[in-house]
Amino acid sequence: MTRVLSRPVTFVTGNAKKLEEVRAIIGNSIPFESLKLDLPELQGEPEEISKEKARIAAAKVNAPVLVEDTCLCFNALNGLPGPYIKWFLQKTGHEGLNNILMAYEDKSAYALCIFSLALGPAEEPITFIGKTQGKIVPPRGPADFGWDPIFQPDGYDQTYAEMPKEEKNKISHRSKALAMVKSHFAAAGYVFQNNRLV
Ligand SMILES: O=c1nc[nH]c2c1ncn2[C@H]1C[C@H](O)[C@@H](COP(=O)(O)OP(=O)(O)OP(=O)(O)O)O1
Ligand SMILES: [Mg+2]
Repeated sequence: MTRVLSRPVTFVTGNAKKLEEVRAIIGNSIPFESLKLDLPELQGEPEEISKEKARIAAAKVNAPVLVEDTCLCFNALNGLPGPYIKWFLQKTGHEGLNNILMAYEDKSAYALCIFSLALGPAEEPITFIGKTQGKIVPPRGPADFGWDPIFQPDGYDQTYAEMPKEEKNKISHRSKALAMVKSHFAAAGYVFQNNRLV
């Protein structure tokens, strides 16, 4: 069934680095625009936070929107900081995040990326989750994107920050979630006209 929409998909984020990765991973597979907006974020379970972000974004933009919320979850802390990683990072830094785990043997962690697509303001958002397992290590590599220097994915001896971008984008939480977003677009039968979702 073909779904007819009048506007392109707008990826809404306040984070330029996220946008860079999303652009690189999506390439030309989904025509999209971007909008820099810092959306309010609820407290709660990651999937609900992401969905609510999409509802707020769709109401503001009045068009199909794509948003994502990223979590960094420590197994020793039963998944915290999780969605609150942004504030932990801001207040305690890479060193503080390592120090928190000094109390525990278990340094394992996972990165979660939850995309939510809302086709319009009145529509229930659909979510796509990507997860990459790894561990928390003392910072290594360029510190230009969040917690990348302290996250070392399983099976690699480099942190996300040390990896070439293409390498991170092959295995990251974000790329896994976006692979599902792409499949959804491929299967959903959305029609694009003039490079727009009709
Ligand atoms: O791949 C990543 N590698 C390292 N750090 C990352 C990554 N992805 C997000 N981050 C950081 C940004 C923020 O400190 C927190 C997520 O919070 P989150 O609310 O999802 O991001 P944000 O507020 O920066 O942008 P947005 O406007 O899309 O909500 O983790
Ligand atoms: Mg945010």
